[in-house]
Amino acid sequence: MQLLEGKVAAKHIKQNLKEDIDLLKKKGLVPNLRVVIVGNSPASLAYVNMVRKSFNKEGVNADVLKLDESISEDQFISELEKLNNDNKVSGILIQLPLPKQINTSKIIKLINPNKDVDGFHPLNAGKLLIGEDTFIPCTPYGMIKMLEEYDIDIEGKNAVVLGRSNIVGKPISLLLMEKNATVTICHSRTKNIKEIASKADILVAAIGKHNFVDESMVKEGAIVLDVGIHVVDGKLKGDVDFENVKNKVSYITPVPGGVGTTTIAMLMYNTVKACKLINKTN
Ligand SMILES: Nc1nc(=O)c2c([nH]1)NC[C@@H]1CN(c3ccc(C(=O)N[C@@H](CCC(=O)O)C(=O)O)cc3)C=[N+]21
Repeated sequence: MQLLEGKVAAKHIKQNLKEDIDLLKKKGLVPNLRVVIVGNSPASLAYVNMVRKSFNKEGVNADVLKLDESISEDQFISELEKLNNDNKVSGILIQLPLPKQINTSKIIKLINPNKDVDGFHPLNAGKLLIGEDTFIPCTPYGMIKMLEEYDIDIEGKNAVVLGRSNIVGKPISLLLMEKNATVTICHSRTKNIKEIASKADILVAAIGKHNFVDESMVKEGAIVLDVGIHVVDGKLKGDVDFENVKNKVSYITPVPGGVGTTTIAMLMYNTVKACKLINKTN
């Protein structure tokens, strides 16, 4: 078993970005991410601090807009409009989930598509579907970069994706298909999920259930990408029962230290891309 380490891929992604960041700086431009957080979730705040530290090291700005848990949808929209129109803000990330008085799909449609570093706006999601240049959602994009980093061939492989979310399951399925994998998507209503998963050369676990994947669900020598983030007894754990599968797989992403780390690197990539886009420069 070999670990697929997020920091190894992230290092190369950031190295490649350095030239772009320096070039922008010479033009007086600094990529600038604004993360919008509604409420006081400690996990959200911790995540944003991690993003800020990682960005600042590379000379990229990341600021937080903290809004009250009880903010109305109209007020939220007027805050978003300000960010959409602020020339100094290159990228906007609205931390999900939002409180229930705010209609998430309505809000996502109101993000300036050129600042949509998450790639969640329907215009960007549609471009991904038809294979056009766009903001690719950070988590799936990072997973592809991770496979590339470790020279893992995707073409012709059987890939099984557990989960069908707009944020991970659907986009990673499209990206794997684009790389010529044969993709099967499983979800809560799938019959024989074990049987299907255990035929996977590449298995993506993005169901949001701790320890969902055990050795009975993985093929000998499989490549396993674990997207899960769960806090169990104060420790970060994934969707895969790591100890149980580790001797059966060829490669696996650890949690922490796997997919999450590349997610942040791709967020930086998308923020630099947004800065170029909104300033109409290369
Ligand atoms: N609009 C939106 N976009 C997001 O991308 C988004 C979101 N909302 N809401 C919350 C989730 C969560 N998420 C994480 C990304 C990286 C790590 C990460 O880097 N984790 C480290 C753990 C570091 C630690 O705490 O030890 C790791 O896995 O190694 C974690 C969580 C992005 N999210």
